[in-house]
Amino acid sequence: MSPRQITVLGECVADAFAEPGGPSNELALRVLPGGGPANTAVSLARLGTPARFLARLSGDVFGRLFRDHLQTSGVDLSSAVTAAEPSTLAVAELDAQGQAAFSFHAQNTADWQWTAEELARVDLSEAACVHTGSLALVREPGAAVVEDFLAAAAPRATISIDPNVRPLLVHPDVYRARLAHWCALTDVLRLSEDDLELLLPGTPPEEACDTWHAAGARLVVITRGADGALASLDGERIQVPAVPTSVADTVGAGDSFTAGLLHHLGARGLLGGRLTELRLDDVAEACRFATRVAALTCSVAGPNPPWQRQLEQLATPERA
Ligand SMILES: Nc1ncnc2c1ncn2[C@@H]1O[C@H](COP(=O)(O)OP(=O)(O)OP(=O)(O)O)[C@@H](O)[C@H]1O
Ligand SMILES: O=C(O)C[C@@H](O)[C@H](O)C(=O)CO
Repeated sequence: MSPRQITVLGECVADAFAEPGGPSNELALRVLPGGGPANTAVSLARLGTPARFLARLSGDVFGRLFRDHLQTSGVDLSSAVTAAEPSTLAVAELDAQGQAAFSFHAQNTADWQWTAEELARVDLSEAACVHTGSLALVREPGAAVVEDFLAAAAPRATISIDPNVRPLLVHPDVYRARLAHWCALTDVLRLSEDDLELLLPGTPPEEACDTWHAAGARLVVITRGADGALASLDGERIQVPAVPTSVADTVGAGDSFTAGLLHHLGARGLLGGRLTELRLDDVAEACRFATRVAALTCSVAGPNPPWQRQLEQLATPERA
């Protein structure tokens, strides 16, 4: 049987949400385990995909929170590294639509400082897909090492990237400078409309897809919040509507969308290489499934709220 495991590489972030404070001038913060790649790994495991997470986990209080959260969610942490540096903290401010703006406390933190020695130990023989994105791809000294790791994984595994542009932390020029190289490495590029605007300001989504196809990305999915998603497979396109839901917040929506997409493709045996067998119908079905997963994430507050009790509503390919 072909491998089903998805290896996710990237950061855990302590997402801090302000809560109404007490009688004096104080601000209470409620800290939840987040971070784009960690959210994707958790959603994959909940959906039933064997999910391994390559993380650099601090020994501090947040690092222990991440470890507990990932393990109880069923994520395989056997290849995670214990790091001496502290964890990244992101303070989230939510607007009236439940969209978060993050300010980061990420100086010299653990999650993005990969060394070649750490990644050289990773066995990829069971991985159908390697997914990464966010800070691990743009913050040096780790980013170049991560790109080498993806290049080494590419001959056997499907490569998936979510740039998750964070302009307050890393200037969009850094993402722009690396994007063509990522497209040459990647099979699946999933990003939000906000990311698109930061990367290629004023560019229509269809034109952006064609630019990224020309650079090498086979499947590009641009998620558009409440408007759903545009998927483009080598230039053949489909629009998928979002699933209407009562939104608590949209934090982690894109991360769980990616998990739904990859889970669905993996369950159909479509991951494991350059996606040459993939057809637009498969993509449409996988995106429809992904919008259902993302809607569950939006319907409860936090980066990856526990929605597994609603799993039966999703009718995953194995269960259908
Ligand atoms: N208001 C909403 N109602 C229903 N579904 C939504 C809503 N907002 C987001 N979604 C779902 O989540 C998916 C991803 O949303 P979005 O494009 O906002 O991602 P994102 O900004 O990358 O999220 P993240 O905060 O994880 O980075 C959408 O394609 C849609 O399916
Ligand atoms: O919106 C997200 O992707 C989820 C957060 O959990 C995460 O910490 C983040 O991406 C902050 O940049």
